[in-house]
Order: sequence, then C-alpha cells, then structure tokens
Amino acid sequence: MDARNTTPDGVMLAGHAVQGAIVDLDGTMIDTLGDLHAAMQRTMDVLGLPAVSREQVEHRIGKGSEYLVLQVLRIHLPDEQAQALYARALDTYLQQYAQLNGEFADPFPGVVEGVAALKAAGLRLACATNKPTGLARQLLQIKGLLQYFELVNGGDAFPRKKPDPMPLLETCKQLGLPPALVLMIGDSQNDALAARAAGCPVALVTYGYNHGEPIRTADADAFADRIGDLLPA
Ligand SMILES: O=C(O)COP(=O)(O)O
Ligand SMILES: [Mg+2]
Repeated sequence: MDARNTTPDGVMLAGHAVQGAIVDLDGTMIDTLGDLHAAMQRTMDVLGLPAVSREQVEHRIGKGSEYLVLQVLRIHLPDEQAQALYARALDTYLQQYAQLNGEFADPFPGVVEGVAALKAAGLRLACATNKPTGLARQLLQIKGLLQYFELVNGGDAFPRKKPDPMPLLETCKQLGLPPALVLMIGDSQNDALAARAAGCPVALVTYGYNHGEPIRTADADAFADRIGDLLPA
C-alpha cells in the first residue's frame, strides 16, 4: 500500500477509508452495448420481430437480462403478448449472447489500469453485476480482468438483483468486510441505490449507461471519468 493514500482503516477513496471495492461490469468496466445489442437483435430476428436500435437497448441495460428482454418485447408488443413470448425470448437471448460474448465489447478507457491500481493499493476486489455469473466471468476472463477479482457475483447469484442491497450485502459477507469499508463502483442509479441501502460508500463513473438519465442526478459520494481517478494522485 502507498502510505500517502492509506489510513489505519484503509485506502481513501471517494472520501471514505475502505478496504475493498465491489465493481459493476456493464457500463462500468466493459462497454457491452455492442454485444447486448447484437444478441438482442438476433433474438428479434429468430422471433420474427422488428429491429431494435442501439439506443433502445442502451436505455434498458443494468437491471439484468430478464428486464432487458421483457422491456424490448414491450416496445413492439402489447403487454399480454410480450409476457406470452417472454420465456422463449429470454432463452433465445441467452443462447445468442453466449455465442458472441465479448465479440462486440471492450473495456472502457483506463479500466484495466484502474482496476490493477485498486488491487495494487491493497484493496480486496469483487465484481457484482446483474449479468448472469457465467457470462460475466467469461467476459472478464476474455478481457484480461478476471485475475483482479476474488469474487464474481452475477444477477443469478442471489434471489434479488441490484438495486436491492442483497447482492452487495452478500458480497461484503463473502469478502468478510463490513459494508462501510467497501466502495461500490458503478455506472447507474441502480448501483447507487443498492449501495446506499447496503451502507456501502459509492462512486459512479460518468461514461456508462444510466437508463438514459444524466448520471450526476444519482446520489453518490464521488463521480469519476476514469476508475483510476478515484485513487489519490
Ligand atoms: O443489466 C445487465 O445485465 C448488467 O448490468 P450491470 O453489469 O450494470 O449490473
Ligand atoms: Mg452497470
């Protein structure tokens, strides 16, 4: 640990002395819009439904695959028909996604260096995403990020997803750290709400997907243009 940036309680990040960080995946570490759009478009093709735009997908990222698929169906279909098609659409989407995972996705600028710097500063790192765990682990591995994380918990890891605090509380338990000592780093108000409810400090990156809303409207302890900016210079 760099002595300038540390206190007896941990590393100073976003105004809090912390010993660990939980990092979100989509929109925070990796720009997955290309993957999610391609998987969703292929799903629409299989189902014989009209095209879906990148923006329509972008505004529905962050609450898990189930939410994305149902909300995209609802763009074109009345609710009853969307519900009736949902199980088949989700199944198709997950199959299509598994076939292209990582092909149209890349880490955002500064992410690999930033995550490495958090680790080098002595922080315990976990990833908590609403994406299914298997796809998340595979994507982090492909992009050279898996090695930095002790734990990866996806949207299927617990009964409830972010913005519920459960994934963060359970991840803190697995790390063996109290939530107040674990910084949540995310890109959406989902992450901020989950963190506040769990009692974790929270920092938000400014470049991700926030359901089409300006990110600075979310309640956070810090905002960062790059993950590495969270660490004192
Ligand atoms: O909506 C998803 O599938 C993933 O979103 P997250 O990685 O930002 O939690
Ligand atoms: Mg996200």
